[in-house]
Amino acid sequence: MSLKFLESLEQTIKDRHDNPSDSSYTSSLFAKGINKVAQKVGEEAVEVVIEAKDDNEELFLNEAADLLYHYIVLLRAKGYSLEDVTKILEERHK
Ligand SMILES: N=c1c2ncn([C@@H]3O[C@H](COP(=O)(O)OP(=O)(O)OP(=O)(O)O)[C@@H](O)[C@H]3O)c2ncn1[C@@H]1O[C@H](COP(=O)(O)O)[C@@H](O)[C@H]1O
Repeated sequence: MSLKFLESLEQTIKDRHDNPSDSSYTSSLFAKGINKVAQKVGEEAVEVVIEAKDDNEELFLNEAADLLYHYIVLLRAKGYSLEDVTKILEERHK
C-alpha cells in the first residue's frame, strides 16, 4: 500500500518548503504564494472533473495524482499536514 509513500512525499514537500531549492517545482510554487498554490488546486480539481466525464482512465488517474500532490502543497503552504485533515475524518467516523 502506498500510504507510506504519501508520508514520504509529504516530507519531501515540507523539505522543499523549509529548504527551498532552485531546481524544485515545489519550491517555486511555494515562492509564488498562497494564492497561486490555491489556484493550482482549483485548476487541477477542474481537470479531474473534466476527465471524470471521459473514458480515458489513465488521464483521469494522472489528473487525480496532480490534484493530490497540489493539495498536499496547499496544506503545507497553510501550515497543515495530511494528518490534520485525517484527524477530522477520524472524528467524523466515530
Ligand atoms: N508529485 C509531484 C508532482 N506532480 C505534479 N507536479 C508538477 O506539477 C506541474 C503541473 O503541471 P501544469 O502544467 O499544471 O503546471 P505548469 O505549467 O508546469 O506550472 P504552473 O506555472 O501552472 O504552476 C508540473 O510541472 C508537474 O511536474 C509535481 N511536481 C513534483 N512532484 C513531487 O514532489 C517532490 C519534489 O519535487 P521537486 O519540486 O521537483 O523537487 C518529488 O517527489 C516529485 O516527484
